[in-house]
Parts: sequence; structure tokens; C-alpha cells
Amino acid sequence: MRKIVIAGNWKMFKTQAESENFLSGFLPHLEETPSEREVILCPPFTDLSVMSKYLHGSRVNLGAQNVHWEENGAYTGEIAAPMLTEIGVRYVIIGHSERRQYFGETDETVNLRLKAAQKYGLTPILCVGETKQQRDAGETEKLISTQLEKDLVDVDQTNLIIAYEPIWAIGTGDTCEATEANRVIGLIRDQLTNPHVSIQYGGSVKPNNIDEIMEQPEIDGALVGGASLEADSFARIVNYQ
Ligand SMILES: O=C(CO)COP(=O)(O)O
Repeated sequence: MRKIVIAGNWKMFKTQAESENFLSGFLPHLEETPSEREVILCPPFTDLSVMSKYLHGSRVNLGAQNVHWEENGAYTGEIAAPMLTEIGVRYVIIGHSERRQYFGETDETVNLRLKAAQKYGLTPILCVGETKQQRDAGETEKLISTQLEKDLVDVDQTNLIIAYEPIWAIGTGDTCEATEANRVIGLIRDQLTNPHVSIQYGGSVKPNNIDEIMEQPEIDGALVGGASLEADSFARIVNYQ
């Protein structure tokens, strides 16, 4: 059975005080959320500890936005998996296009991070997706297939979530057609050895398009950026019809 997973990626937004304010507005909405839906919030590192305490006993799980592959060491600015698991973090986003674009993340480092996350018991959310230029050149399938091939070397597919995030749809309001996202996600699934991996769609997911996205048979959830920053908006997404 593939699990439905709805995750909010807060990127570089929200102080601790703002994160607690969000939770006080958001948590009451979860009374309506079907129990089989997994709800995850991925805030900045500085919010994780305070949110973990706040969320104790709640059904919301925490994810980080990155993790290093070493257990510790002289890697200024990085975070190690045991630092995350110790405070109750269960998931970690790896290979987001913003990391690949602005911070030199490569398929090789993505692969190292995926394996390290799994080694320490975190479930990675691996992001893949094409640029507008690659899409226009008809290279979507080839690009994603190459990303998967390189990123997933020796990665355990029984503890993995994948997010298909077309880069041109991120933060632009220009959502990928739900049927097209469904098609690409079907192609991703064809390339996996485990048919039970949950595959999310990400890119301008909003309260007004979540229902159509979740109607698609191949789409198992959403990775939500901007619309996860406001409690009512993310609640509407988590409580899709
Ligand atoms: O990058 C994203 C989630 O990881 C998507 O961001 P938006 O929902 O703001 O387009």
C-alpha cells in the first residue's frame, strides 16, 4: 500500500515564535484529517527543537531540509543525522532544486546524503524535476531518469519518498497540469524496484488545486512550499477532499 504524504517545506521562512504561532492555528484543523494521511512539516533547523516539543503527542511529524553524510566533523554550516534524530526529526528533504541550483548539490552528494539519512533512521524525501528549458527541449523523461539512476545507487527503496517537482512550477503559480504530473510520476514509478514508494507532486500546490492533484491515481501526496506557511491554507491542503 502506498501511503499518502503531505509535507510542508518552509524553506528559509519562520522564526521559532512564528513557528509556534503557526502550530497553534494549524493543529486544531487536524481533527478533520483522515488518520491514514501522513502530515509533515519541514521548517528551518532553528525551529526543529521547539516544534518537536510543541508537537509531542500530535500526529504531525518533523522533517529537516538537508542533512550531511558524515556523522560529525569539520563541515561548517552542515547538520548531521544524529543531531536531527535526537530531537525527534523523522524525515529529511534531499536534493531539492534550490539546493542543486544555489548550493552546488550534485547527484553524487544527493546519493551520499540519502544513504546517510537512511543509515541513521531518517526517511528521505528525494526531489527530482526538470527546468523549463529541459522541458521545452523534450528532455524531461531523460533528465529525471538520469537523476533517479544516479541518486538512488545503493539506496534502500523501502524507506524512501520521492517528490516530483518541476522547477518551472516552483514558486511561480504555474502549476504543472495534474494529468501531466500524473504521467511523469507514473514514469518515475516505472523506474523504481519497489512499487510501494510514495511519490509526491510539488510546485505551486495551493488550496484551489490540491483536490484535482490528489484525484490523480499515481500521485500519493504533495510537497508544498508557499501555501504551507499559513495555517488555514496548509490545513485546507492537508484536508483535501
Ligand atoms: O519547492 C517546493 C516545495 O519543496 C514548492 O514550492 P511552492 O509550493 O512555493 O511552489
